[in-house]
Amino acid sequence: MMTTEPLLSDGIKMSHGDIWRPEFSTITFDTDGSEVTLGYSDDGGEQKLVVSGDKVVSEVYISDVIGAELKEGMEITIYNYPKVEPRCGRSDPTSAVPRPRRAAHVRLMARSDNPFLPLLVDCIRTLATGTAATRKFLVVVNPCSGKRKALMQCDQEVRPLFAQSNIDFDLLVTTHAGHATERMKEDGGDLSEYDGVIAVGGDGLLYEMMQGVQARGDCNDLLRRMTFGIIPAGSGNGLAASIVHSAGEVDSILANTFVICKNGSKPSDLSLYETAAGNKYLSFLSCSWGIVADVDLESEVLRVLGPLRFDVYAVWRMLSLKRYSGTFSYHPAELDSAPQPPLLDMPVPSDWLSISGEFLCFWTTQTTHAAQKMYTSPGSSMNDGLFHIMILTAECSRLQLLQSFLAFENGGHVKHKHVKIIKCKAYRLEPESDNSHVDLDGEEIEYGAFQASVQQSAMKLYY
Ligand SMILES: Nc1ncnc2c1ncn2[C@@H]1O[C@H](COP(=O)(O)OP(=O)(O)OP(=O)(O)O)[C@@H](O)[C@H]1O
Repeated sequence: MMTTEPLLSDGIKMSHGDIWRPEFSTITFDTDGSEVTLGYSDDGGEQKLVVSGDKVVSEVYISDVIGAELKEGMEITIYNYPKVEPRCGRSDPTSAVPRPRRAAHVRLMARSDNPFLPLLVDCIRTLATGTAATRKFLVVVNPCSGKRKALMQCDQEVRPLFAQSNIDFDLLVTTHAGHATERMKEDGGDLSEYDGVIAVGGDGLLYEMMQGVQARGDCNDLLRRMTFGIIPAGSGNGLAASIVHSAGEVDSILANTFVICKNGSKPSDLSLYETAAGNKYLSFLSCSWGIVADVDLESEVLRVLGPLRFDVYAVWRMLSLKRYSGTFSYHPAELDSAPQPPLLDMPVPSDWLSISGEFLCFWTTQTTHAAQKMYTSPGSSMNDGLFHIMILTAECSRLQLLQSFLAFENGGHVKHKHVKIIKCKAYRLEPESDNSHVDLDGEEIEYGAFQASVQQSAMKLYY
């Protein structure tokens, strides 16, 4: 029977289980002076490597491994990042609380030279990441993100894991705002050699990259071919938080880097924004107008505080509360009609719904988290094809507003009766007062009417 599965160099099938060769059990290793062998098991559906001697010495779960390496022809290192067990008692396997990972690499010294050693390393790499080949990335770092530590974090926390996972990369350190957009445009340099493009910074950096992609003639082809990743070195880090939430990991640079190393690529939604000024933008995260936009953009002056800048400024804006008037119209998620909005100067279709009046907060997200510790859309997933829009109208009191803000961290605000959550595939916002900002993925765009439509599963993300 013909197989379409990719093959390793000497004809070993890459499908899990079939890849492990009986010859590997003839290799004997040394750990702490005793003789052990390395076996493979997928009993119970959980793939693991079993280091065994007279008795079972240890087990390494493939789901925790990002790569393997052969040094000096004899020493194999398995790069293993298991989740930390709780301090007291055994872990509860039914617990939904994610646990952080830590390095617990396994080193095995072969007792004698063996021709199967390089093949064994390729096999572990393939089991762990789906490929034994070197992957090539473009890594874009914004040295001004967050507390300005992105470059150091990339060097100290990302680079070692990429090396362990057989990932080679070209580094672009941005020198100015807009640099990442320039690089992603067609005339910004070739991208064909890369398997993935990784942003090390905040959401604003990936947003800049997406605007470069949007400007390309081959935008859709590139989005279909390329997988994007993000390492949280910014202030908000909403996409990175949504990715680790979906993957059951704990917010950290290690977790996002681990997810990228594992090479799981999944479809994720984008949205296309059009403004009255005639500009188009690609967005992957959120759009806000009203108090949230003001807090995000005006707190820029407090950047030195890191993520704390949002809390400090939110308290100030609640004390000096503003109301924002405008009209919000949307294509409800349950409608069968096409969610494509008409031209911005045309009225919205008659089956769209509208809310006009004074608002405090208008905040739409396409991901679960708008920022770390801001679980704004608990009902959302990365590719549900929906905007999840949170509205607080001017009838909401200061206290109710404060209660909602305090509940963002655990998503409790969705149960507050003064918070309206609307799901839709397309919407239009027409601000009437000119006392706010329009904030798209954490970046300011021109103020005025705009509309948006979801582009379901339009990009691929590592998670
Ligand atoms: N070298 C640079 N110098 C100055 N600004 C830059 C440079 N590179 C990128 N930028 C700008 O920095 C801004 C913020 O970037 P980024 O999103 O990475 O960090 P952040 O704002 O701290 O995080 P978040 O967006 O998650 O809140 C973006 O608007 C981008 O245009």
